[in-house]
Amino acid sequence: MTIKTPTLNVGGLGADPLTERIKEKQKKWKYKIAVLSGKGGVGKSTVAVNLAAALAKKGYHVGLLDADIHGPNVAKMLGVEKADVLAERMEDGRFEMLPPMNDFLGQITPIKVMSMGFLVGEDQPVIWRGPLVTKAIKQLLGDVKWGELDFMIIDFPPGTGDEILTVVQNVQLDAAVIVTTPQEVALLDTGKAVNMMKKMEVPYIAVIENMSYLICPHCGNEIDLFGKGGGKKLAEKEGVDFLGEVPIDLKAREASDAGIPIVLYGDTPAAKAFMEIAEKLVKKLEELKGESEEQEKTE
Ligand SMILES: Nc1ncnc2c1ncn2[C@@H]1O[C@H](COP(=O)(O)OP(=O)(O)OP(=O)(O)O)[C@@H](O)[C@H]1O
Repeated sequence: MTIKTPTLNVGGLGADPLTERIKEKQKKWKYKIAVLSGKGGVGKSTVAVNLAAALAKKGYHVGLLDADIHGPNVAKMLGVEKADVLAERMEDGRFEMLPPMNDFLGQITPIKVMSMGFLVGEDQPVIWRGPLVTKAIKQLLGDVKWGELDFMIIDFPPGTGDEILTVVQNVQLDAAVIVTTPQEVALLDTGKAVNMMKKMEVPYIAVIENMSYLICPHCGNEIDLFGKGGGKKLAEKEGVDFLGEVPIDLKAREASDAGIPIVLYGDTPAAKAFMEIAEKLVKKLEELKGESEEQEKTE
C-alpha cells in the first residue's frame, strides 16, 4: 500500500531502532561515498550529481542522499524537485519513504534521490539545531526504502558540521571525495576537510578540483581563472589521491537549471572529465575492496 508521506518526524531523540535500521540497510550498499568540501560554492553538489549520473550511465544502481538540510538543491539538479514522496507500510507496521527516481527517459539506470528539499516547501528555510539535523539525516538514511545499491552517494553542506559527523558515526564510509577549486582560500579549507576524513579513518580519500580552467569559446585555449594545479598539489601534500580536474563549463548552469546532469546534457569537456573521474573512482574502490577481501581470507 502506498500513501503520500506527511513530513519528517523530528521529535524524540536518543538511541532508537533507527540506528539499527541504518546498520542493516547499509549492508545492501556496496560503496558508500561522501562528497564534501571545506568551502561553499565550489561545486560539491554538481560533483555529487554528476558522479551519480556518470555511474548510473554505466549501469550501476545509485542512490543519492542530499544531506544538506539547510540548502538542499540536489533534487532540482536531478529534475525531481517537484516529486511527491510516497511511503510504504512495512511488515512491522512502520512506514518507509520511497525515494523518487529519475532515469532521464531511459538513458541511465534510475537514480534514487532523497532530500530534505522534498519534505519542506521550496522557499522554506530550515532553522534547526544540531540534534534535529542529526535525527533528520538518520531518518533519510534509515526510514527510506533504498534497497540494493552499488553506490550510495551522500552530498554534504560545506564545512565539517553535524551532518557529516552523523553520517560518519552511522555509516561505514568507503570513500570521501573532497571537492575544491584551485584558489588558495579554497585549498586551505579543503585541507581541513581532508584532515577530518583522515581522523575519521575513512579508508579512501580523494580530491577533485572543480572549475579548474575555462576553455575560451572563441580560441579554444585554456584560461586558468583561479590559478593552476592547486588541487593536485594539495592531494600530494596530504598523501591522498587526486581524481582529476573539471573545467568550467558554460553549459553547466544551463544544465543544472534544466534539471539535467552535465554528463547527460552533451559531450562537453566537463562531461568527459566527470565520466573519467567516475571510472577512476570505480577502479580504485574495486582495487581496495579486492585487497581487503584478500586480507580477510588470509586472516
Ligand atoms: N564545472 C562547472 N562549470 C560551470 N559552472 C559550475 C561548475 N561546477 C559548478 N558550477 C555552478 O556553480 C554553482 C555552485 O555549484 P554547486 O551548487 O554545485 O556548489 P556547492 O559547492 O554544492 O554549493 P553549496 O556550498 O551552496 O552547497 C552552480 O550554479 C553550478 O551550476
